[in-house]
Amino acid sequence: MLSLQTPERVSFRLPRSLSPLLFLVHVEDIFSVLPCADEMRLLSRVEGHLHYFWTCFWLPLRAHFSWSCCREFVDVSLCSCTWSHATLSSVNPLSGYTSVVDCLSKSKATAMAVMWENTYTVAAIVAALLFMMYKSLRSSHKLPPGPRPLPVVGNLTHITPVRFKCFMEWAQTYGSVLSVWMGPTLNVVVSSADAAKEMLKERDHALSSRPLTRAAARFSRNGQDLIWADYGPHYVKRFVDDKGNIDNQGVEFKEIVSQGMKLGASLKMSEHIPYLRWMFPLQEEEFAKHGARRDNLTKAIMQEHRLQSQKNGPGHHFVDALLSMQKQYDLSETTIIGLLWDMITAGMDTTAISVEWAIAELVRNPDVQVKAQQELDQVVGQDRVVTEADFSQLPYLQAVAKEALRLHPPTPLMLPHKATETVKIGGYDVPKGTVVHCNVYAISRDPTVWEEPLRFRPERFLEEDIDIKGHDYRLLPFGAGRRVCPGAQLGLNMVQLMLARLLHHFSWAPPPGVTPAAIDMTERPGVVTFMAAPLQVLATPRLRAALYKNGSSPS
Ligand code: HEM
Repeated sequence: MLSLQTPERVSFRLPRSLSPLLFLVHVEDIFSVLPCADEMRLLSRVEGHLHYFWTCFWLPLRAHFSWSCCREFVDVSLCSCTWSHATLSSVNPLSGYTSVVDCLSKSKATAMAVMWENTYTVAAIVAALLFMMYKSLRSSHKLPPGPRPLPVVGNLTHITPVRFKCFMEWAQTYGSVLSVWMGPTLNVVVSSADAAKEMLKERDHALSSRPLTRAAARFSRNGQDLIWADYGPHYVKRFVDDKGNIDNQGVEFKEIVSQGMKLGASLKMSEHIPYLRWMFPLQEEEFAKHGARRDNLTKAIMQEHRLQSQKNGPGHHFVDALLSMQKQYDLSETTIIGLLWDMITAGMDTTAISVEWAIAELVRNPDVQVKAQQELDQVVGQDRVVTEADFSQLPYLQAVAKEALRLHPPTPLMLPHKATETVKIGGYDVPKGTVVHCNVYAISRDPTVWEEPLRFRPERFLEEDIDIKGHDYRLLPFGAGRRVCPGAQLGLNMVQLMLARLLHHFSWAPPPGVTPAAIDMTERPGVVTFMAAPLQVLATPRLRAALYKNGSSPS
C-alpha cells in the first residue's frame, strides 16, 4: 500500500496556461493507480485544489486553453514549476502523463480535441447546468439534511474511507435520513430502524432498482443477469482434493474471484460524476480478459457436469440443477454463467468474513466461547462432528452467529437501491433517481434500540426472539423487502456450521504476547467489510485425533 503520510515536494513541469480541467484529469489519473483507501484519502486532500478548480471555472483569467496546449502538457515541454502536494510524493507523475496520452489518443481523440478547444465554455455550461439542477431539486423538494456539498464533487471529498462509519457519524449530526451528494447524484442514507422499515417495507416497491456502475454493468451484462438462490453450493470443495490441496482449476477460480473484486469495486471519482466518464474509459482490455477467463473456466466446469450426468445420471450440484433447467426455462449459456457467478460473488466473502469476525469476538470474549463449547459438548458430545441437524438444539450457537452479524454485518450499507419514483422517507422527499442506502451497521449499533449496543452479548437473542432475515428492522444483515438476500438462509446455515465446527474442534486464543483486547477490530473500506488486519489466532484441538482427518464422518 502506498504511504501518503510524509509530505514531500515534487517537482515537475506544467504549461503556463494549465487548465483546471486538465488538473482534474491528472488527479483522476492518479486515482486510477491508487488502492481504494488511499484514493479516498487523496480525495479529501485534493479538496483544496478542487476549490481552486471551481474558482477557475468562474474566473476566465487564464489564457485560452487549446488542444496544442494540452499536447504541451503531455510533452512536459514548457515552463517549469514546483508544486507541493503531499499525496503526489507516492506516485510517479510521469505514469499519469502516459495514461493521459493513451486516453487522449484513442478513438475519442477528435471529439475530445473539440471539447478541449472549448474547455471553458463547456465547463462553464456543465457547471451552470449542474448548479441549476441542484438548486431546482432543493427548491422543489424537501430533501433530507446533510453536509454541505461542494461544486462538482458534492460530498465525495468529505467521505472518509470506511463509508458506513462516516455516514453513521453524519447521522448523529443531521439525523437518520441523510443526503449525501456523490458528484451530481443525490444519495440518501437511512440509519434508523424506523426509516429502514419505511425504505424496505412501505416504499419498497419504488426503491427496489439498483444503480449500475460501469463495472457492475459489465459483470452483469447490463443488469441482465438473473438471481439464483438455491441451497447447497459445494463450489469450494469442487476444487479441493482429499488432502485439502487446491487443484489448477481452484487456483484459476481464486484468481478470477480476486481480479473480479478489484475490477468491480471501483470508487473512482468519474463513476460518480457521469459527465466526466467519457474522459476515463473503462479498462476495456482488462474487462474483456477477465470475462473470457471467467467464461472459459465456467464452460469447462459445465461441460464436465454434462459429461458426468450423461454417464451416471444427473448429479446434485447446483451446476447440475441449473443445467437440468436449461431447456425448460430457455436459459442461455450466458445466463447460466451469470447465475453461477452471482451466487459466488454474493455468497462467498460474505459468509467467510462473518465467521472471521465471529471468531475475533469469541477470542475477545472467552466466556462466550466457553459457553458455546459447553453447549456443543452437551448436545453433540466429543465423539462426532457437529452437523446442521444439530442446530435446533444449539440455541446459544445460533445466538452467537446472530450477534456477530449484528455487530459486523458483512455488507454494512447493503447494496445500493435506486428510487424509480419520488417517495417520502422520514418526512423528507427522496426524488426519483436518488440512490438510497440503508446503513445496517449504524442501525444495529443504535443505542435507542439496542441495550449496550457495542457489547458482544449473544444472550440478548435468547432473551428476545429477534428475526434476522428481514422482518425486524433493527437487525438487517441480509436486507429486507423485494431485494432481500435470497441466500439468507443458506448464508446463515453456512456461518453457523463453520462456526460450530471451528468451536467444537478447537479452542481459540490470541497469539502469544497478545491480549484479547489488543485484537485489531478495525474494518477495511469496501462494499464487503473485511477485517483491516487479517485475524491471527491460536487454535488448540479439543477433540480426538480421528475427528480431524479430512473427510472424517460427521456421525
Ligand atoms: C452471511 C452471508 C450473507 C449476507 C450477510 C448477505 C447479505 C446480503 C445483502 C445485505 C444483500 C443486499 C440486500 C439489499 O440490497 O436489499 C444481499 C443480496 C444478495 N445476496 Fe446475499 N448475503 C449473504 C450470503 C449470500 C449467499 C450465500 C448467497 C447465494 C448463494 C447470496 C446471494 C445474494 C444475491 C443473489 C443477492 C442480490 C439480490 C438482489 O439483488 O435481488 N447471499 N445479500
